[in-house]
Amino acid sequence: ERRAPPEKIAVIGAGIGGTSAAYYLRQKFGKDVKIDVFEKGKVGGRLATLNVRGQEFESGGSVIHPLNLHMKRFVKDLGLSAVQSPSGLMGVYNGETLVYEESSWFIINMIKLIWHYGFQSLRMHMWVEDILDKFMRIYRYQSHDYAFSSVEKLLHSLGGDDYLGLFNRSLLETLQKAGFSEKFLDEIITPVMRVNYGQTTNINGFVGAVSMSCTDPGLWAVKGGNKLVCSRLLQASRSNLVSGLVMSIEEKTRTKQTGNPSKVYEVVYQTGSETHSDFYDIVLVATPLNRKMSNINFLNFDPPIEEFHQHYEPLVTTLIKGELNSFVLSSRPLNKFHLGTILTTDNPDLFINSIGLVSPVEEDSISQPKADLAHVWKIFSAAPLTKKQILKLFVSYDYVVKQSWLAYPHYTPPEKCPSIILHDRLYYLNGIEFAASAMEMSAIAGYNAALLAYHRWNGNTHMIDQEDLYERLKTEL
Ligand SMILES: Cc1cc2nc3c(=O)[nH]c(=O)nc-3n(C[C@H](O)[C@H](O)[C@H](O)COP(=O)(O)OP(=O)(O)OC[C@H]3O[C@@H](n4cnc5c(N)ncnc54)[C@H](O)[C@@H]3O)c2cc1C
Ligand SMILES: CC(C)=CCC/C(C)=C/CC/C(C)=C/CSC[C@H](N)C(=O)O
Repeated sequence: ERRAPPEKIAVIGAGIGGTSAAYYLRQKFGKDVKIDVFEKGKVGGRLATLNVRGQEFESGGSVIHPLNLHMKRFVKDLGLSAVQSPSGLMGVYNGETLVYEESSWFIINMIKLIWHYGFQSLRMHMWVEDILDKFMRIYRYQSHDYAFSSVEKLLHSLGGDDYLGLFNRSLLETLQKAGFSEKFLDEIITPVMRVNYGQTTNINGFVGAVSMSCTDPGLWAVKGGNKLVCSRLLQASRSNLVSGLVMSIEEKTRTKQTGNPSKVYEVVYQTGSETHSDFYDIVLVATPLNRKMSNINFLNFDPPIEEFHQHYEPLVTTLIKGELNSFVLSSRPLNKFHLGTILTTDNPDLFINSIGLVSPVEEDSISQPKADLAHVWKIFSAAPLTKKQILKLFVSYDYVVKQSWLAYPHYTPPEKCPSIILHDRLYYLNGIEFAASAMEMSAIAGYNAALLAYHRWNGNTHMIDQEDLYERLKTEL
């Protein structure tokens, strides 16, 4: 006999993790359960846009990989559309000169890469492809409703000890062992880690591979802004959005209408100056549990729910509409400067991680800067840019806007991912960011948490943490 569904579920956070969890919770638990999604800021969280002279530009999560199947499915099912992300030519600046510059001719690029780095670029591509290939197994597991109780078990299910080993070792160690040269690591790999995660090759190998996959062709974004996926998921899940700040969660015993006492969680939250509380059978926390980001108190749990001290990397996105000073980066005037993205090496004198041309969220991509036009450039930096720094990079500018983030975990392998199960019916999604932080990773965590909550509610232990799933599902065909 199937257990009656829960009456009420709370999801804390309306980013892509929380809204995808709400969507899948509705699919699993059915139409009668009441789902409240709490959000202290804007729906979308780290998917957000900034306005530059009347046009919106992505300021947080911006690019999506062509093999990110949950994001792809959301866009299709929620009536949204995709646009190609800018694919301009890329250069690498070391603080003095451009140490690498792409050409618009494929064959020239190949020759340049081989001349500078031998066949390392091709080997790197194959290494990433192999990791992505195994990563795709998660979609098969999830489509068969399997869930995992820890991020480590999820990673292990994708490719065994070697795969989990990627997460436990630094990218540097993994690539050095594989024979990649210092020059290639400094001039190509580190700049890619800096633009994507604001860090060096000291990050774990798995997030390193995810980051390298951003050099694949076919990256895309959601027309109108990636955050639209979150608002549409919320709508489709028929959840109730509560605009408020969750302050604490405590387990309580309550007598329900049936007369039986049952364990529920009391969620205390603030809307404006008022404090409210409500009771839930299941709670999903879909925000980093980090004092600076969410500050949720877990009251009177026995054993106590551990404090989360993981450090998130401060990062500033600055959008500047202006004319780039190409002479800072090269010896060429702007009309002869054809790069759309400039990455940087790990030089402490540099005050930016990257600078790249961007398109408004409503438009298809531009790939080349035009000398006669002021374009919008996106800069990532560890600290806010000063006026002096902006004037060094731009001959002139007419608009600047910035957004500061605690962007992604500071990766220090080997490390342990926080638990997904915090308590009996209390789940945590954002531990997955310690493997890699990306929209698709949060969507996978959202689906996994919904499946885990469903199976644990119904006692379906055979659907959780199953070994050899890949082999078993292969023979099931
Ligand atoms: C600058 C930047 C660039 C990025 N670029 C990319 C990219 O190109 N591609 C990609 O795939 N990923 C990218 N990412 C990563 C990606 O944006 C994140 O991994 C993803 O958006 C995280 O989603 P989430 O729902 O897990 O968390 P969040 O989006 O952080 O959502 C958590 C939500 O919870 C809310 N909240 C927190 N505490 C409380 C509380 N106590 N009560 C109520 N609500 C609360 C927050 O306001 C927030 O809205 C980027 C991130 C940044 C910052
Ligand atoms: C999860 C898998 C397999 C792939 C995801 C690849 C991906 C899109 C990772 C995102 C990495 C990230 C945090 C990028 C931030 S910067 C993005 C972009 N260069 C920009 O300029 O905004």
